Amino acid sequence: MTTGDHGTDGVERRGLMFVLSSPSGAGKTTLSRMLLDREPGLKMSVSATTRAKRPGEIEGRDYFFVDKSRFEAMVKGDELLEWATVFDNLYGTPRAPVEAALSAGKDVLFDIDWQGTQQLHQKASSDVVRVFILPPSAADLEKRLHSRAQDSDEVIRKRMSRASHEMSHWAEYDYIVINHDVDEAFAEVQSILKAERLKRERRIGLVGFVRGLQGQLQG
Ligand SMILES: Nc1ncnc2c1ncn2[C@@H]1O[C@H](COP(=O)(O)OP(=O)(O)OP(=O)(O)O)[C@@H](O)[C@H]1O
Ligand SMILES: Nc1nc2c(ncn2[C@@H]2O[C@H](COP(=O)(O)O)[C@@H](O)[C@H]2O)c(=O)[nH]1
Repeated sequence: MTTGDHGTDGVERRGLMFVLSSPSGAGKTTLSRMLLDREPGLKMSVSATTRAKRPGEIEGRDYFFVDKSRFEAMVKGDELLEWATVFDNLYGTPRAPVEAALSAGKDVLFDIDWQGTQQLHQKASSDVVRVFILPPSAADLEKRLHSRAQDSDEVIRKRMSRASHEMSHWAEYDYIVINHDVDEAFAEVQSILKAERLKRERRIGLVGFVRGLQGQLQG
């Protein structure tokens, strides 16, 4: 599914799909924005959803807000790489932008739930890096959902009651980050991305690079 780009060392590399999941309110959106600001070469996958727009959300930046019949047409037309029902709404990843970004040598960042992560992993396991974000405590999680001030008390109650179920999938992930302090959590997530970019099996240009070095040593 992926083609290469050149890292700072000039070695061609396959793009990767970097997934953040967590119970609602643990900090995925916050960490995603920090990553996008500081990591050139990383592109956000913007999902389609049938949920209502929150105050401050922007069409095409945060989500593509669609109605149920449009979403179903996208499913039928195989336009989504994965999709799932989350908190009574439909969410899915448009396929074309992800494939275009990977083909252009970018890495792609996903803020999706465990169901979507399973689907991506089934399709392209070696290109998917899965990171699960945990809150430091249930009280902090609830405080964060309230401090975001974008959901009604009823929606927050529903999200809190789903948190334990969401968290039960933590062991399906490659990395676990506990988001106590946002700067520390960001540093950990960024380190994971940097290390994954250096993995030998992703660096398809290494054979040629090493041959070149050997040629220099022999010549
Ligand atoms: N380490 C932290 N300490 C305190 N507040 C935090 C921390 N990380 C994130 N927050 C705040 O918690 C709230 C929820 O964070 P965010 O929206 O990033 O969560 P999320 O996991 O993306 O949630 P959702 O799944 O509902 O989209 C925001 O107001 C954010 O500023
Ligand atoms: N499987 C998918 N899950 C997605 C997608 N986009 C977002 N999500 C997840 O939904 C919940 C709720 O998000 P919110 O913005 O309403 O708070 C959260 O866990 C997201 O990660 C998607 O395309 N596919």
